[in-house]
Amino acid sequence: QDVDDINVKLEFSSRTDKYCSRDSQYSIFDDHSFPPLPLFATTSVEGRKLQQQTASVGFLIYDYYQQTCPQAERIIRSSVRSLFRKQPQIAPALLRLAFHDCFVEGCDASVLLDSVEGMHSEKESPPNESLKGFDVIDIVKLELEEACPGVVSCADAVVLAARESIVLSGGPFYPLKTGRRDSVSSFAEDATFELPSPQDDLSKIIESFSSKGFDERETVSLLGAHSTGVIHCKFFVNRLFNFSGTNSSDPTMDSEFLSFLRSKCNTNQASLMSPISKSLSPSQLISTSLSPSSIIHKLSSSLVEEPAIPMDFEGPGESFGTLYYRSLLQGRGILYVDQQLTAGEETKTWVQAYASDVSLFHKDFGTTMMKLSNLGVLTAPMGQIRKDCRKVS
Ligand code: HEM
Repeated sequence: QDVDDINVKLEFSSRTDKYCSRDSQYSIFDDHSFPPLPLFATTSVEGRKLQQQTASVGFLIYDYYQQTCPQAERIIRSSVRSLFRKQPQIAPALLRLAFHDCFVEGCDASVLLDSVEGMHSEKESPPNESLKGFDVIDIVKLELEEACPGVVSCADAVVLAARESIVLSGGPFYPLKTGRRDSVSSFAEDATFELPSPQDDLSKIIESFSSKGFDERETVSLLGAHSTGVIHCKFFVNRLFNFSGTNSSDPTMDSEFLSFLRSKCNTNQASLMSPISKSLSPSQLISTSLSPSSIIHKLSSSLVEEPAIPMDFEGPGESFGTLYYRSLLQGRGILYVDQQLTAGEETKTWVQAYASDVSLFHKDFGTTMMKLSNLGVLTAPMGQIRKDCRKVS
């Protein structure tokens, strides 16, 4: 029987009872009704993944670690929660990290690997330059290894930590299967070419997401992740001062918003073009005997960076509400790519729908995050369980 077939059947048989894992304490979607479930066919992209699918005999299931590490999901949850209490910025960082992992060769923790001779890591590729959260995953993984050595994959840790982050930020809970395994390589070139750019126009965005199996509705809902976290000025400064080489601003921008962004980003323009400081190196974290509190201290200093705009810029507490979509309708998208969602008929319809219906947004976002979290996964006997997420075991 085909593996995808089994996955699909499991998906439907489990939707009525086990929509969340055994020790979960959350409500699922706001009104406890289930969104239509997508078919989680493993992405059938050429090469590695095709081989992966035909060779794989395993598949994802709910509560995969029930026998081998029953406390795994609880450890991830409490670890993310305790770090979040000290550093709320880790939540958006972990969400973005999951997107950047899953979008490139699937959710296989390939983005976490450090470069070694002969393998250039995804994390060093230009679109990942400002990616954060590696050190948070290191901490979570240390705790997992302490409880259940060599059992829980980094790939599962990434998607589960992202889900926790979404809940902590006011977004929806969604059920996640586990049993992902870690890749033995990282794909820097794919990351460079496959991750979308903040300057992409609508047709590129649609093409890019549809190449991973997402339709326009799903794409618009996923971009709703941009209602949390921060965006550094360097990613949109061209829109403020020199849009498309015009020496002027992007004409689609609301003028009051333009002045606001200019006032926040009008520092030394050259400095906005320099790379953003990186997060902690593995040697600073893993191989030291830092106490958890000093790790947190270091995390905080690694997160202090260049001028940036909070995405809930009208004030804290609006994450995962309707503000992001309402702003787009007012010409107040921060990134060009965000604003482009209002440039197409269908995408604009979804922007309007989410702008006025937070439950619909939460349902669609949760459902699409489930789909994202199942992209191109490696299951046994493919891949491995890394002990240190930064290194192949
Ligand atoms: C067209 C697609 C996308 C593009 C071009 C894009 C680009 C960006 C850029 C340039 C930033 C600012 C990074 C910084 O200032 O350091 C950002 C932040 C962020 N992105 Fe996206 N993104 C896209 C889609 C997504 C998706 C699908 C998700 C999640 C499902 C996501 C989650 C986030 C989050 C949470 C942040 C804030 C990170 C933080 O505060 O640490 N993005 N994105």
